[in-house]
Amino acid sequence: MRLAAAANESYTASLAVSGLLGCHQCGGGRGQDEELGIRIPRPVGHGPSRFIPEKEAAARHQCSYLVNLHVNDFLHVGGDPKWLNGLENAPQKLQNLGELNKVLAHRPWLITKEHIEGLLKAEEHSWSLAELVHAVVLLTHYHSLASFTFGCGISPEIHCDGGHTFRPPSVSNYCICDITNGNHSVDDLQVNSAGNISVSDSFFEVEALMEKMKQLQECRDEEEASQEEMASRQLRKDDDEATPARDVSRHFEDTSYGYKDFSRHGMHVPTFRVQDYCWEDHGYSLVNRLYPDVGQLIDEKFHIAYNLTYNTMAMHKDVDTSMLRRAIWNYIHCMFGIRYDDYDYGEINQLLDRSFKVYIKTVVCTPEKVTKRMYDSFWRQFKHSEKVHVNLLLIEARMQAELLYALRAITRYMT
Ligand SMILES: CC(C)C[C@H](N)C(=O)O
Repeated sequence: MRLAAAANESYTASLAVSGLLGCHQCGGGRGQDEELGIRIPRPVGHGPSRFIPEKEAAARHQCSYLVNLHVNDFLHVGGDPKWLNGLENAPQKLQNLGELNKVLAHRPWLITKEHIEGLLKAEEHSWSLAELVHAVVLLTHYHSLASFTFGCGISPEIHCDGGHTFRPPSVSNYCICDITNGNHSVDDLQVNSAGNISVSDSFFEVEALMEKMKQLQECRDEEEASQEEMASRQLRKDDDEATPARDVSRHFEDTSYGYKDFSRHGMHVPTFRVQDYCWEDHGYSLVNRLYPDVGQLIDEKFHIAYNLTYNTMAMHKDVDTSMLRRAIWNYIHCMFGIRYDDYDYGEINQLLDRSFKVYIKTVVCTPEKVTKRMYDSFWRQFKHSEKVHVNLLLIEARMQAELLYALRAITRYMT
């Protein structure tokens, strides 16, 4: 792919340059630059991710590159640099999108057909329906991209804001790039070896999770075998329908994360029932009608992310992980107030532990607050590639949630 290739080139180039400068890892440490009186910028971190060791992170260039590409392309095609100074410098028509963008990014459940009407009926600054759908797709795409960037700790390129430092590169017996990168000095390693318990703890975490999945599967098999049980499930489902809001909030009560945010604003926001409006039956066709082919592409993207599996769980192979992946997807939709009547939400609490929920919630709702500690604390035995896989699920579920609210509001406006 063009983007990936270009990203690799620029990344290789920056490594080549840093290789000339000293520290074989970050390029710092020689001092000749100071002797010449030139301040040479050094990368703040090493490799494309602050969370993932460089040797494991090749696929992540694309993301930080895309952000640069977006600004650079804008300027290349003759875009007015003033627009980049703030929305108030952009044309009124674009400024009008600001409110929708804000609500979409932070509280999409508050989007109403009035938001849509305001954009479509703004006299000479009006958006057409097709333009608006196009804009919504772009906005939601970039919100999700931000989640991925922060969720994987993608570092800015050396020539971008925050991507370099002029600080002296060496601190005691290791380079500054090691500190930001999570590589450890001898002292740190001693601390770690004293903390062996945590390694075995994390081993048992995987075993416990596998055991829970097995139990849930067994329960499910039994349920499916019993007609009587099927009938009582239907009864339970009916009960759930009677009190949807309370049921959803139940899964977020232990911390300040999650559903509390959804209901905090003192107004009653009804649960979004997928049975009434879903991507497959409604959103997809609306997008396709107004923005031909793109509905299809987004649909494929959702399917790929949702169904992707390597059938692994940390060191275990040949595992059916569909239950776990579904729990992750539904947990995210749950945070946005989106509910599936045919799903037993108890599974979420059984399969996702607190540190994992904290990470998911932060990546999806406030991605800028994700820390390396959060990234490291969940699923400690899992591979980095599996955590990146989690991020793919998170960002697609987030994008679909935002799209569902925006498209439903458009549908309501149209009917
Ligand atoms: C997100 C993880 C549960 C993914 C798992 N390693 C799989 O391939 O299915």
